[in-house]
Amino acid sequence: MKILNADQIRALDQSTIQNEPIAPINLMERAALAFVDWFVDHFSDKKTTKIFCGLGNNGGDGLAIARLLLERDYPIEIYVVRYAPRESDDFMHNHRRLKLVTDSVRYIESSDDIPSIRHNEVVIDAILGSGLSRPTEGIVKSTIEAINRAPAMVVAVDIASGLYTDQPNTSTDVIIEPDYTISFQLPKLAFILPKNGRYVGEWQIVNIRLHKRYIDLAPTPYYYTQARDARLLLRKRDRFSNKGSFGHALLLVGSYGKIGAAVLSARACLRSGVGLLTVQVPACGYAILQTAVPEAMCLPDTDEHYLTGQSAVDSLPPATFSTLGIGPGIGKNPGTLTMLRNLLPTLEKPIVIDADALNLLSEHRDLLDKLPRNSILTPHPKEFERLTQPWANDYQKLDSLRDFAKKYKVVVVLKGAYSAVATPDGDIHFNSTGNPGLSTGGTGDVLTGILTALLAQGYDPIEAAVLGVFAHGLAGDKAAEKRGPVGMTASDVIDALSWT
Ligand SMILES: NC(=O)C1=CN([C@@H]2O[C@H](COP(=O)(O)OP(=O)(O)OC[C@H]3O[C@@H](n4cnc5c(N)ncnc54)[C@H](OP(=O)(O)O)[C@@H]3O)[C@@H](O)[C@H]2O)[C@@H](O)CC1
Ligand SMILES: [K+]
Repeated sequence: MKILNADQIRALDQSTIQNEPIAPINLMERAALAFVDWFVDHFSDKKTTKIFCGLGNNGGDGLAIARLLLERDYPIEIYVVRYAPRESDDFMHNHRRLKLVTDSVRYIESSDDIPSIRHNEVVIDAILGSGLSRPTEGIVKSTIEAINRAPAMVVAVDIASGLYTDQPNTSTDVIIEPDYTISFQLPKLAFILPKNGRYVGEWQIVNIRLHKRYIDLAPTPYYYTQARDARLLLRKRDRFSNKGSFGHALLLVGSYGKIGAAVLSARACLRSGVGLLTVQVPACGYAILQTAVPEAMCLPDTDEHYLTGQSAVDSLPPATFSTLGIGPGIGKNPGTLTMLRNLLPTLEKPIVIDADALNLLSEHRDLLDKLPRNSILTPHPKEFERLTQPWANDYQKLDSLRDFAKKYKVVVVLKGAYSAVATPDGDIHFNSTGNPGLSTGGTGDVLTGILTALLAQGYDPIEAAVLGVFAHGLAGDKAAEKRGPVGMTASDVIDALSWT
């Protein structure tokens, strides 16, 4: 699913009006109805609902929502925040329609007009929407502050008033802090960014049938991966396939004290469809790995505690494997750095790089130029910061991510809520699955195993990253259903992996 910017959203509105065709006021009615359908479902107990409207089309939506809720016998109070002398045409139209059914529209012009809001009430925020062009001030700001202080549930129409759709707010901006945001048709970039969490709450998209062809043709670097997108990427297996059809992966993982990372990545790799798996671990991990993961072949390194790339038994050169995954639990021993230094120039096919392998890259930046093209890097934000530089806000972080992926021609998976997959072409795919339970040791090792398996099977690296991150988050969601986000472990995530 695409994420469009504020200008494109405005153009999409116009394109729908011209091409469907539909009168602007009817499109607003459709949006209001979609909001009300959601609202009636979630707030069926008909508490007193205070609707705060601005003077633009977001306010127009609010007035239409008020009329539709009145028709459904909700106890409604309507407040129009009069911050400017002019209203939009569709606001005016809905104002006239509302006046036909109620004469209790109240106006907020000074702080004295702001009503008190009680804890058992619901607030609908329709003051400002995607047309926000400057920070809130004056009576708009005071009204937002009063709503934020109130103990009531708050539902934002389309986007919280005061929050920009696709550019950074400053730390002094006054913005609605909703419990829910109900947005029209497409997610907004602002919803996905960590710093905006309290200005978004739980968000949901409602379909208002905006012009599909416009959306299909609109250029954007931002995508949001949902189940249907991931399903399209998943390959079917041929009945006549054999284990040779799904590649032979090599995992270079583990060090003394961190053989668990090797076990987790190996088990996840096997659960993600790899044909054959060889795992190279320091000698101290040999018996553990052979016992814990009997499906994998094991190459003990000559070093007892760290990977050096030398094996005591006959082994294939790394370049002959379909792909390799390197990093989980390896540490930063000088011997391991030498292994990485010797290894990278011999490789031509994309590989997966995680954890301390990333930290070695950030400490020895000349290695970045040696990465095989289209390799997948999986940093969490701190690791990514070490690879680049600190950012002032989430938008700068996205720019940094895009620049890095383009410069080194790699796919970067920035892990976190809505993990972002940046491609060498400059696109960013945000993931929709996952939960805070995934912030626990070992889940990153699981992701490395998954991505290595997908590359071994011949998936294109961008598709592997988008699909793998989605499947990892989905497994996390299933594990959380069973154990709760507090009780789940990385092993539960592996057990919950499914590829259907
Ligand atoms: N897109 C779609 O498909 C659909 C969209 N719909 C709805 O339309 C909404 C967008 O409507 P909108 O464009 O009228 O913008 P909105 O935010 O209501 O008001 C803009 C006005 O506020 C002003 N203003 C700006 N900042 C301000 C500030 N800080 N303090 C005070 N004023 C400020 C601004 O002034 P200006 O920048 O022009 O000087 C302008 O006059 C969208 O969120 C959704 O709810 C649905 O109805 C149908 C389908
Ligand atoms: K709003």
